[in-house]
Amino acid sequence: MVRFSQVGLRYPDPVRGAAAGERETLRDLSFTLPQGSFTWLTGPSGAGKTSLLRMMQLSLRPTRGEVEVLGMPLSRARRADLPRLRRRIGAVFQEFRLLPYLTAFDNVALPLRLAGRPEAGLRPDVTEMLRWVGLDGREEALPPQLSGGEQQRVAIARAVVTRPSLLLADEPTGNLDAAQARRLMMLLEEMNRLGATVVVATHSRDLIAQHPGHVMALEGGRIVSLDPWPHAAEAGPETAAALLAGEVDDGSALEDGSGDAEEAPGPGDAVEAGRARRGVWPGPRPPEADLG
Ligand SMILES: Nc1ncnc2c1ncn2[C@@H]1O[C@H](COP(=O)(O)OP(=O)(O)OP(=O)(O)O)[C@@H](O)[C@H]1O
Repeated sequence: MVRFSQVGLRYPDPVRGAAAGERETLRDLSFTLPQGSFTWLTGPSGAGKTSLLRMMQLSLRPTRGEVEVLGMPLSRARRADLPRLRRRIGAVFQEFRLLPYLTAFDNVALPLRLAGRPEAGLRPDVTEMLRWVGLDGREEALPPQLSGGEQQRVAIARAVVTRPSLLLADEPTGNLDAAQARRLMMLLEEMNRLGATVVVATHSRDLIAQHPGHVMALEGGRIVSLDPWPHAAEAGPETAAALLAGEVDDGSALEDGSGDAEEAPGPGDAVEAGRARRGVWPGPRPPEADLG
């Protein structure tokens, strides 16, 4: 779940610092995205889409108001809480931030290694994920040896391989051809059906028309329209099943201090097993090790 209450964001002036009187980039943002929801974020260039995604990713703090991500109000988060919270967020931004001296395989494996996944267990997941984004055979390539679209697909694989609870994507189809874009959308929708909250920023009306979802439109840093949300349990039987299985985070896990409770295997695994039988990538299994 992502909740913004009266949020404003003002970038510091590079010369004068956080000068009073500077215009806010984001203003008066108040909304709730239920866990398991899919939201298109749209609006003209400069409207603030990337800035909003960066706040959801916890890389930008609001100047005012409250941001709550995956059950954690940031005003109450301790510094030590943030790395664990960030590990539950997958993000693909327009600059891919791949490590140029690591192979495609190692870039995708990195978040699993950081989370303490044993080496023996991660290879099949990373290989499968690279196959899913059409990069089988390119595992050993370094980012500078890959095209822009291939690098974007490595970044997508890296964002998704941990099966994050919150998945953020900024123009994720920008460098992809039509077939790859369709495959990526299948992947995002699949992650969403498995319980992730997904937010995708795009200028593409075609993309939104082909994959109807809830739309948040920004203009000049304000929300100019936001579709109302159905209750999470009405979002679909599989989302509801995942909710009941505790696979989907309702925010309580972090609040009561049992931060990794949602990682425990449960009846939701049956949903995933069904997907695996149908050839749908179900994501790696939850890590055995505690992420904290
Ligand atoms: N680091 C920064 N420092 C100062 N201003 C910034 C910074 N990043 C973005 N801005 C400003 O914030 C505003 C919103 O930018 P943002 O990138 O969030 O918009 P956007 O809707 O994602 O645009 P686009 O569709 O072109 O990617 C712009 O006016 C931009 O100049």
